[in-house]
Amino acid sequence: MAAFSFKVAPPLPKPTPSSFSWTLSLSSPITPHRTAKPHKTLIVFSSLNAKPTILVAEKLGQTGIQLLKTFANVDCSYDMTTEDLCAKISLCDALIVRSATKVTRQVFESSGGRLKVVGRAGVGIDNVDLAAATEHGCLVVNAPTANTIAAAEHGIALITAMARNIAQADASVKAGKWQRSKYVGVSLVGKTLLLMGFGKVGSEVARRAKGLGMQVIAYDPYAPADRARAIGVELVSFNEAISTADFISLHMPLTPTTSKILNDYAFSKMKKGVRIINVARGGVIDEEALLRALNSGIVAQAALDVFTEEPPPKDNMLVLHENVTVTPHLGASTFEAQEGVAIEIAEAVVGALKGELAATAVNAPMVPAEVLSELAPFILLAEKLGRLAVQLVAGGSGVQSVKITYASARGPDDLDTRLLRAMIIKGLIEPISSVFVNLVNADFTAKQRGLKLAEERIVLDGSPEKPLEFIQIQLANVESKFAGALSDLGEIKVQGMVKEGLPHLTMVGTFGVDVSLEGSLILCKQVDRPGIIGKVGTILGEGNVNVNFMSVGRIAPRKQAVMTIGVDEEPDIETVKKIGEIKAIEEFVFLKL
Ligand SMILES: NC(=O)C1=CN([C@@H]2O[C@H](COP(=O)(O)OP(=O)(O)OC[C@H]3O[C@@H](n4cnc5c(N)ncnc54)[C@H](O)[C@@H]3O)[C@@H](O)[C@H]2O)C=CC1
Ligand SMILES: O=C(O)C(=O)COP(=O)(O)O
Repeated sequence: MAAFSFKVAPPLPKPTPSSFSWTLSLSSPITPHRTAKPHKTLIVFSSLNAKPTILVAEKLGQTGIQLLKTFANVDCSYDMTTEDLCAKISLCDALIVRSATKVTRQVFESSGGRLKVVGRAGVGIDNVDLAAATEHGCLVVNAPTANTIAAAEHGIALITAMARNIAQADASVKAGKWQRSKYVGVSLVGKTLLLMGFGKVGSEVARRAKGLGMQVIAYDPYAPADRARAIGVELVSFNEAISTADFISLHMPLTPTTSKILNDYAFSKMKKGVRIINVARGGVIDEEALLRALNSGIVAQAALDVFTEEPPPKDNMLVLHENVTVTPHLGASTFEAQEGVAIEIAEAVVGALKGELAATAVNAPMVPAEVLSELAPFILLAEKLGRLAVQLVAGGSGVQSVKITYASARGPDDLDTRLLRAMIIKGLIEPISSVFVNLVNADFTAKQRGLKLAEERIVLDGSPEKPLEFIQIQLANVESKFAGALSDLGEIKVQGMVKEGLPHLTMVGTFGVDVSLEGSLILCKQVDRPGIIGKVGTILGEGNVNVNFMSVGRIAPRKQAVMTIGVDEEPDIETVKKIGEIKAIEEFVFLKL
């Protein structure tokens, strides 16, 4: 028996426009067709019905492996060639690597769309092609905290070992020599240590170096001054930094800006006899320039844990240099750090595979759990409205221009719309393409498809308790298969809000409606007169279509009205034909949500 509920929607609150706007502009149009795909949620890979498979490509702590095994099939295959990795990857939902595995575009392409998460068991993600990951909708997460202390301790170990020639002296004694005057070192106390990069590792090195009596300065244009002050570190400009330091220790990520930041120019500005420590990435130093600086005496000594090419070639002149101390990328290699990193990355990868938003996402917005739980019903509303709007577009007219309006009693800075925007894009694109859209690739996919998106915030009077009052989507320059969905300006317009935790459609075109966005929807435009609702209900009942909700929005009694009917089943052709034959009905459309 079908359940009916009749409602004429209440008037909407009066909005005040605000200035917030976000625009993404591009060109080529998308053309709608009608292949509905199963509904998937946000980053969600819980569309994985079977147990997922996680490929662990480099050695990971046992506790992390055990954690992964509770959720997935785990394939630990170390020392694979690129070819081996590409061959295996199409059978894997997630991949976990450390710094040695290059996760290139070829890897994502070889995955055939199955790879959903790459976990970097450590900090630096310069070995993962982030652009390719994003384009393939693959989330990249890292483990940014568990190896900080290990890296900082290794930095201090290298500083002290270098200053006292520990490695060279050790080799000498083992070779049967006793060269006490050759290995006279330098003291650390009172010397100036420059940290290039004052993030997690840099700060921990600072604390320890101060304990050794060093003066610590840092060059990091993005570091907060209060943190530096709290540790007693002076933040200085690049030129001042490199010209005053006795020791320079690198702790910045490898990016296009930091690549070869220590080059011939930088070495030429340094104090003669400076000492260099690199526990960050080989690429932040121009290695040939360092060799020249060592040979000319500008640099007295260097201690390197990382290299541009790892492992470095056997004839690498830096490695063989008498004044250079080297370790094979051991910064993160303590038992404690590796156990910690393994747990951190296992939790992040499992969480991501379950569809949770990862706190350590590298190529997607990080959304705090409390924000996410508050936005959850609106996320669903956003997707449903997108799905609805795009299905109202007449075939062939192509969506190019989308305006999204968020109405809220909260201030413009108090609402993170990235998730909502991603879900609207998902709703707009998935019903008309074979692309899987998630938070990672939503903006990219919209851009690719030439979707021009404009976001606007309107601030309403009222309680800021709810994050949002309503979301409205307008599609401009399109024809609609349902003229009743057009606004006065000729745009397809739909609007919705969350009621009792559930997404509701509250406006179609200029008609106020009120129907829960569940199952599927029939929209009918008719002349308001007695008996129509009953007739449509009876026809649907005869066609074995269960009605879960019905609402009518009208301009005025006996004038034009839009009836929205929530249905559990898709009506067959005969039922649809019968509805069309009702005289007062001007047009109607069936929409799958
Ligand atoms: N050798 C090893 O085994 C390990 C190496 N690392 C490497 O150490 C580096 C730092 O790691 P964390 O401190 O955890 O990262 P982090 O993100 O906490 O700190 C990096 C700092 O570099 C700064 N920075 C970025 N661009 C800069 C620029 N152009 N000039 C100056 N500073 C800049 C940032 O503002 C930030 O404060 C990373 O490259 C990481 O891969 C980390 C752990 C182990
Ligand atoms: O975490 C980092 O950035 C590191 O460099 C550690 O590298 P690893 O995991 O030891 O290969």
